[in-house]
Amino acid sequence: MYSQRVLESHPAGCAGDNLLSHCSGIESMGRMQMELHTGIELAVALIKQDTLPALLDTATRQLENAFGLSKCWALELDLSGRTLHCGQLGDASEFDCGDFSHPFAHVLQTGKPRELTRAASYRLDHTGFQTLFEHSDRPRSLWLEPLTGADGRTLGVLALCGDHDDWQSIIGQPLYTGLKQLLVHQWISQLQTRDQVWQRRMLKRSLDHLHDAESVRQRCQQLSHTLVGNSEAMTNLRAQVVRAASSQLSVLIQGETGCGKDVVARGIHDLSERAQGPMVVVNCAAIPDTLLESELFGHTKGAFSGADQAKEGLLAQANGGTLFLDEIGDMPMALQSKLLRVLESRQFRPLGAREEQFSDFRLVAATHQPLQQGIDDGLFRRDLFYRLSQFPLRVIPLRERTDDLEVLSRHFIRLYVEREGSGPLGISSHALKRLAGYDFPGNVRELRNIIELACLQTAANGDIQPEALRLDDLLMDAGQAASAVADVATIPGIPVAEEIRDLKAAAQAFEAAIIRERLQQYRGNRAQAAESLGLPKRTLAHKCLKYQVTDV
Ligand SMILES: Nc1ncnc2c1ncn2[C@@H]1O[C@H](COP(=O)(O)OP(=O)(O)OP(=O)(O)O)[C@@H](O)[C@H]1O
Repeated sequence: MYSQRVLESHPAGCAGDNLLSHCSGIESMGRMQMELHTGIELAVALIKQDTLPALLDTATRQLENAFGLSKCWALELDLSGRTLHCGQLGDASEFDCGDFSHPFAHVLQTGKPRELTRAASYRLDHTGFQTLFEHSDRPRSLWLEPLTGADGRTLGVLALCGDHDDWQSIIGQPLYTGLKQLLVHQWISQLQTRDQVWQRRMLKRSLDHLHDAESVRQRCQQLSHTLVGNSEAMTNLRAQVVRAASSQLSVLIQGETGCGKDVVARGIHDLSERAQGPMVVVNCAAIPDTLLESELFGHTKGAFSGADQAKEGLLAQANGGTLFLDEIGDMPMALQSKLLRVLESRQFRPLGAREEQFSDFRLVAATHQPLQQGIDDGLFRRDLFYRLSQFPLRVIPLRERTDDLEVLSRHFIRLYVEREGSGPLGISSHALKRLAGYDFPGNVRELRNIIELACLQTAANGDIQPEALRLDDLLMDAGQAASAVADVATIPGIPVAEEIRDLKAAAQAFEAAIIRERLQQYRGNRAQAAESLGLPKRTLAHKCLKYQVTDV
């Protein structure tokens, strides 16, 4: 205890009055020096603390030792000013300042110190206070004092616990007031440091946020050169593509045919950290079921009849890059299970091989088919669907974002001029109006075809006019159509013109009948049938699925 330590250090045995007064002079000087030394030691220890909890801990231990207290607590008022916290009390460390069942609320409200006797303490029905009382060895008395900074800011409450009758003999001592002042000063400086740290952290967070937002904005801007469109839907889609590109999640792109799923997949690859790696595109609808597995997994020499060379699969080729599985809805069920296994481990075994191989690819898949329907019909694995659609993206049809028509049209005119060396300057507002009234079943691909055909029919340096837009009849004019109808009139399944009541259904029946007939003609060879009809293989495959034309 500090006072005892001071007394114990007095020089012993002074005799006679003079001597006595001399002795007492020396004694008081010694005591002053001792007090000063002790005070400086304590002050240095307080100043050294660099966190608020360490400061409060050191200060309360100093007060306990210096004044022989059974316990000293420093309760901190939180930022809201509603709760006092006592770090050393564990679970019972919070005191609601509006709850007058403990005495700290009263001290804070009045801003004045008060004494609390043991008997009064026993009567208080507050769990937190009783825990504090218990941890203080149930003292005879508590001295509760609010601590306030020079600016009037309330910091908290200091609670001194001991068996003292007269608290004034302690709180009146210069050492006590000095320590308390220093504690308050250091407390405020810790709060200021904490505020500054917090402000710096907030500033850094805002700057990081701004930086992220700026980098997303720049990437969206970059993407807008290939994934063109001003509509809100397209702006949102670009932001999603940028997000998807920065992750490693599997992406499933859904949307009608021709709406830009390939463009989206390419954007994801180009903006990802795999951009320098390969992008391997597999059209599941264009590769016959029997070949798809060996194309994907590869095979060893002699793995099956006709495999006279070992072949690296597309999965292996996609190592370090992106594997784009287009028309995933057309993947046969047996292969779906194998793909699921590959997606879980990135391990696969080429046909005929003994060893497994590993390929680090990122998967992007696309489909124009409603996969949910495929799942319900038992044609698509639900677990694969979830595995593919970790980051789902939907490209909405062009007819639902007519705001994009102008910018897309100008984009395709520019591409035409770049390719052909000359062409129209732009497109007239009347022509744009005409486009807006059309519903583009073939989406952006159809718009591109319409614009390119219109470019051909527009004088260089002129603007595309409505007459140059061949909507609906892009593939054949009336004369050609009539002769085509005459040619196919003998094909079974073609509706008789006079009996047609539903033009769309009739047109579909017409298409289906021609495809069926052409497939028969080429003995089921889809590539030849597609070529003879001027269609890409995949388009023919889509139409076969759509019209349920089975191979002959
Ligand atoms: N937003 C766009 N900006 C620029 N070009 C686009 C856009 N969307 C589509 N295109 C163009 O339209 C054509 C068809 O696009 P794409 O092949 O990406 O469609 P898709 O949805 O993948 O079609 P499918 O279902 O038949 O595979 C392409 O020439 C493509 O470049």
